[in-house]
Amino acid sequence: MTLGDLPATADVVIVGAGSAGCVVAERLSRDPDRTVLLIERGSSQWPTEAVRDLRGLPIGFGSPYAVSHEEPSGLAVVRGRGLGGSSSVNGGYFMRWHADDFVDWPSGWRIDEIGASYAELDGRGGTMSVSPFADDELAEVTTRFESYWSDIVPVRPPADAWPIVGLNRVRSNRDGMVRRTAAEAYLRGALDRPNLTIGADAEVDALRWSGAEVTGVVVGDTVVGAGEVILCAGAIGTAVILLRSGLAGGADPDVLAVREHREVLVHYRSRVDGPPTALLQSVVHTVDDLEIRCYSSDMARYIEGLPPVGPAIGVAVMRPGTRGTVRIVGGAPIVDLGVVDVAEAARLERGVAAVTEMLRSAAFADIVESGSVAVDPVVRTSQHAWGSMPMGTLTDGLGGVAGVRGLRIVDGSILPTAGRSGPHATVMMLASRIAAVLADR
Ligand SMILES: Cc1cc2nc3c(=O)[nH]c(=O)nc-3n(C[C@H](O)[C@H](O)[C@H](O)COP(=O)(O)OP(=O)(O)OC[C@H]3O[C@@H](n4cnc5c(N)ncnc54)[C@H](O)[C@@H]3O)c2cc1C
Repeated sequence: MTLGDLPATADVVIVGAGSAGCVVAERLSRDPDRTVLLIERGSSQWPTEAVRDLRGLPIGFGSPYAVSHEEPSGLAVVRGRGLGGSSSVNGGYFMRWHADDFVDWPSGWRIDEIGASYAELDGRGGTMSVSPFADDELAEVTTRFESYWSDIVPVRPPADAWPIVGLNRVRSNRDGMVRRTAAEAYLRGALDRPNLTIGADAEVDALRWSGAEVTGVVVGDTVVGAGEVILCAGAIGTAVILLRSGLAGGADPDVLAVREHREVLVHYRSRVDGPPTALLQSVVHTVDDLEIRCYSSDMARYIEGLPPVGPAIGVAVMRPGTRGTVRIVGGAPIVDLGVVDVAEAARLERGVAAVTEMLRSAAFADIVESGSVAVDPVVRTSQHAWGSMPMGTLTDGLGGVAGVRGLRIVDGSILPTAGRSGPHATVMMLASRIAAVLADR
């Protein structure tokens, strides 16, 4: 591997060293006869163990590991940057989607194959070192949360990999309390491959194309030629590159849709102050597609610069998810993750009522200050943004872009449906499966 000057050409140019890009770069560079260039806008510095500590999310103002877009509402939409991308900064919740979340995926995505690809990541000895949080690692509020819900809904045995409608102990990608990133799991072991080059601190502005064929990428004043370009820049980064290149492909060439899981927080003041632990260790998935998230403490404990507002339980609508937009105005991306519709708002309200009842119940009386439970009026984001180039419509079942040769998208952009768990495990599963097919071609 060399860091630094970009080569003039590569057989495959991969844009983005995030959750998906690291998987694709490793798999395609196993063949020594294929030259692979992985371009990343973030730094070549590997995130240290302190950065990857699960007891913090390194996304505060000015973080070198994150990029923030401001929604018109004023809310921040954050994405990871650097080696590992969002896998270096996320909550470390690594849950499969429910098996029936895949029923509307394009043909070629059979559930047994999906399960096998997940298992390579989260199974025993899997690449992402996934394990459920143990009982003695739980925050006090999480222990109460699990005890409360286990009387009401079914409970998934923590070792089971597939989530259920009911109580789900979170499975996390980690080595102890250190986040295991896609870069650690996939890139580190491939660094000495002479056919893999990592060009960090390099931002792809646009694609070079002529006729209906993409022939390379434009990075500042430099053009790098490519046999194939694989965009792994994330649902927003990839959308920005396509829009800037005039290759968005939807009904309106200036806009791409993007999906999100909106969330409402129910705050309370805590009577207990336990040792810091991972942000999210247990969730309930409801029959009406909500995810109730038991956050371990105030977000301000996890994100530098955030004003303390007290701990909270989150309620997020997981399906169908909002529909927002990414567009370019004056050369800069404008991201709006969309608003919940009337039906989603009604479901959120039911979830919030259930959480309020829980926090005011006798089971929580000795850890929640009386009279302190309050619903945050702002509908927030889960930082999940996905689905800007969905498979089955704007891309095919392997991320190929309809009507364009030499271009493929393999990242959260191509998730074609909403899942009832967070997207991280599924983005990596998808990258692993597509890369395996491409490698054998
Ligand atoms: C703060 C936060 C917390 C989250 N928590 C969770 C969680 O706990 N569980 C969960 O399931 N999901 C979580 N997510 C979502 C999950 O991390 C993402 O869905 C997933 O990592 C997306 O992977 P990706 O490969 O599509 O994109 P990313 O991992 O974001 O990778 C994209 C990469 O492309 C690079 N890039 C972008 N544009 C360019 C360009 N023009 N040129 C060069 N490089 C470029 C970026 O710097 C980045 O490294 C979280 C996300 C965030 C931001």
